[in-house]
Amino acid sequence: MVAPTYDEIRRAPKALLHDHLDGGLRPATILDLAAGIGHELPAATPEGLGEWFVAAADSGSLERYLETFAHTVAVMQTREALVRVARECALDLAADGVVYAEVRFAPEQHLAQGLVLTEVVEAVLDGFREGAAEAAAAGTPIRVGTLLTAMRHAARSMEIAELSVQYRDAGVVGFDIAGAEAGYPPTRHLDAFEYLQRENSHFTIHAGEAFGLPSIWQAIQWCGADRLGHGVRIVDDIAADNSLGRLAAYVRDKRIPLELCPSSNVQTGAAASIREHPIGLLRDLRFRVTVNTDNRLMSGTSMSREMALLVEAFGYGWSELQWFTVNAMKSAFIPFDERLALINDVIKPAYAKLMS
Ligand SMILES: O=c1[nH]cnc2c1ncn2[C@H]1C[C@H](O)[C@@H](CO)O1
Ligand SMILES: [Zn+2]
Repeated sequence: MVAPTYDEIRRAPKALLHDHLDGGLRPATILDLAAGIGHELPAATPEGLGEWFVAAADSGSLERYLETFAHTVAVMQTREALVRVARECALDLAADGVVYAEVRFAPEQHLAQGLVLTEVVEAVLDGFREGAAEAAAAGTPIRVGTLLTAMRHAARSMEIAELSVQYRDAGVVGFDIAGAEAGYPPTRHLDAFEYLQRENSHFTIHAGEAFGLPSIWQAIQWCGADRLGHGVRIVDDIAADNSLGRLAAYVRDKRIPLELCPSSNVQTGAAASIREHPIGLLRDLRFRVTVNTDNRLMSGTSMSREMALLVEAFGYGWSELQWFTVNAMKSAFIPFDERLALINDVIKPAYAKLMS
């Protein structure tokens, strides 16, 4: 078997479920926006700034990794900036061969210069719409769904959950909580999750990244999460002989999607290296594994690069890359018929060609 090359992977259709809008800005855009508002940055060139983000995020701790977002959030405080960043995000993902993406951000972090929550959401939705239209015209169509995130240390989750329901027919496809995990269990936001369940809405929860099984257990059994953001620490419930504990068995039996983010996990210390990343084991055991970028800026990565790293580390070929892609598409928060159409009309024919 000849290993898929980076260029071939880039052209193959990919689906991405876990990508942060404020973790994926172009360095040149940050410089541009920062100059306009007098925000001081740690580097003066796009290359230097890109390198700074990767190095600063390479900290071994989620808390320090998250500190780097101060610079991206600072330049995303006006309608123009939000539209621009969202538009460029859709274009960059489409150029990388991503045909379906769920991109998340926390509206409550974009109110510092007077925008209100609805204005923030509408700016981002408009930006995605513009970017997707341009990408389609350029021959690289992409469907972008938005997830609204509430910050787990804050107390606005109910408000953000309501916002996600309010905009669910306008491009918002789900809800999430993010931020430092240790000390902020998902059950702090139980009212928001219960509300979303009553509203028949979808949500994922960052869990099992910087904290282990109790966080995953709460996310699923108390909060009712449809998917796990990361969830990588589910391996703590798998014995050396590969026998599954009750929680791991539940996650696998119920086909609960794991939004794994290899490079991000290495940077925050959730995995020692790509080669030692639990994605290899979890795939072998046939958990519902998906591959994701988390924060393209902080990891200096892309969807194609994450897949290429896995090809290199685990010897994966097209059949595994197709499996990850179909897993992601099956786990998406858009309606079933739309997921099926992307799988049958876009993903499978392309991989069939690559495998022939
Ligand atoms: O991997 C992550 N874990 C927890 N929180 C995260 C991660 N990546 C980004 N965030 C936070 C920082 C962002 O400002 C926020 C919304 O996108 O979500
Ligand atoms: Zn994340």
